[in-house]
Amino acid sequence: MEFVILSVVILLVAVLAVGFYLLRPGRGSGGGAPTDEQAPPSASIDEILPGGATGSDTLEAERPAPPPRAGDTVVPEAPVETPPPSAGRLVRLRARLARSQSTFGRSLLNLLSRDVLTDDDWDEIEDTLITADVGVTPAAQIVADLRTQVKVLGTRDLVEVRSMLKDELVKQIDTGMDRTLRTDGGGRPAVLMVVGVNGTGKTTTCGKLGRVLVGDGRTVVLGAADTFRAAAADQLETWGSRVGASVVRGQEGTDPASVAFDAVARGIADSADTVIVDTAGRLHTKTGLMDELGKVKRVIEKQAPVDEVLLVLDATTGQNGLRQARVFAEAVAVTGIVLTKLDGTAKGGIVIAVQRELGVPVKLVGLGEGPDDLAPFETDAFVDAILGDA
Ligand SMILES: Nc1nc2c(ncn2[C@@H]2O[C@H](COP(=O)(O)OP(=O)(O)OP(=O)(O)O)[C@@H](O)[C@H]2O)c(=O)[nH]1
Repeated sequence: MEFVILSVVILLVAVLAVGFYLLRPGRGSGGGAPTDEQAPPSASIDEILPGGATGSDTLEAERPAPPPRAGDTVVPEAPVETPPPSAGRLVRLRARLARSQSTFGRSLLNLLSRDVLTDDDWDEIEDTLITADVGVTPAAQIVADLRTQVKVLGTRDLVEVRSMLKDELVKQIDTGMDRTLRTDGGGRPAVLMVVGVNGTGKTTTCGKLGRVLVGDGRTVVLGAADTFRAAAADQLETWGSRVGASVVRGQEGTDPASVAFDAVARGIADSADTVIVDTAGRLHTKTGLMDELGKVKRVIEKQAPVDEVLLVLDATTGQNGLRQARVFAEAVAVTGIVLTKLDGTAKGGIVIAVQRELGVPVKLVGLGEGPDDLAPFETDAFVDAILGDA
């Protein structure tokens, strides 16, 4: 009996040992690669990883991205915003010109509505225009024209005065200059260079302009050629990522011309509609830095013409802004002016003075720090905003 029990136990142990050997994980035939029969069916991987991704794809995606190198395009992170189109923005932002309206438009309307206008009143009108940065010569012209019209009109009500003043300001601002922003290169990316002194709002303008163009249905590459200030490139990256625009940047201190070159090359490779190149802020009194701007432009032009050189001027800086404008225009052919910070000044008359000084139109105006506070300049809407409702 004992012999039978012992035999059954030995048999059971032997069966278990063979079973364990056969079922142990990783056993292959002859120790080589697994056979088709033993390999897990690929359909189950597809089911586990949506979109049919493989396991290695997943591992790849989970690996942290390497830091960007010079000239790398930074791929924007989702979700991207859809900015509003640019049409009619100045009308929507008219309230931002409130300070200009109260100190400039309203004072002029009140003065001109007086029943009798003495020489002192006319002097006060001229002073109001000059204080609003219209410039001495245009102010004298406006006063001469208004004097004639007041004589012809005789008694006048507020509506007539407003219409008279509006016509006069529109005449001074709209001198037949083309304000169209050249953002269509006709089969190649249009290239826009943004220049100006420190802190006028160049980087902010590049970002806002990128949004304007994306909102109008264009594809945009931003070039961070302000390589003096690392924060400027970071700033631009943030602007770009919000609207899905690629940003090309270099290491701090890289030759700005080479970053500008790379940005345009990227725009061509990606068939982008527009490349916007931000440049470092530079004092107009530093000759070397001003010469550098010419170099950046020449290097870009090895690949594509520069369609616009936009000079960014801080509207609050008055006569100093005009001096800057003169020097920049000598260094590089400025094709358009961006007047920023018009929301914070009573000196809306700078529009007249700067256009007259450079013979170049104001194409865009900055009316706040918000992302969509940049508007294409429209004379009618601007003058209406300054004068307020009659
Ligand atoms: N209120 C107001 N602030 C503005 C406007 N445009 C720009 N700014 C502000 O101006 C400051 C300077 O703007 P940036 O874009 O950094 O100026 P930048 O010219 O690139 O400066 P640098 O690179 O140092 O030359 C920021 O605080 C902007 O938010 C505007 O239209 N209105």
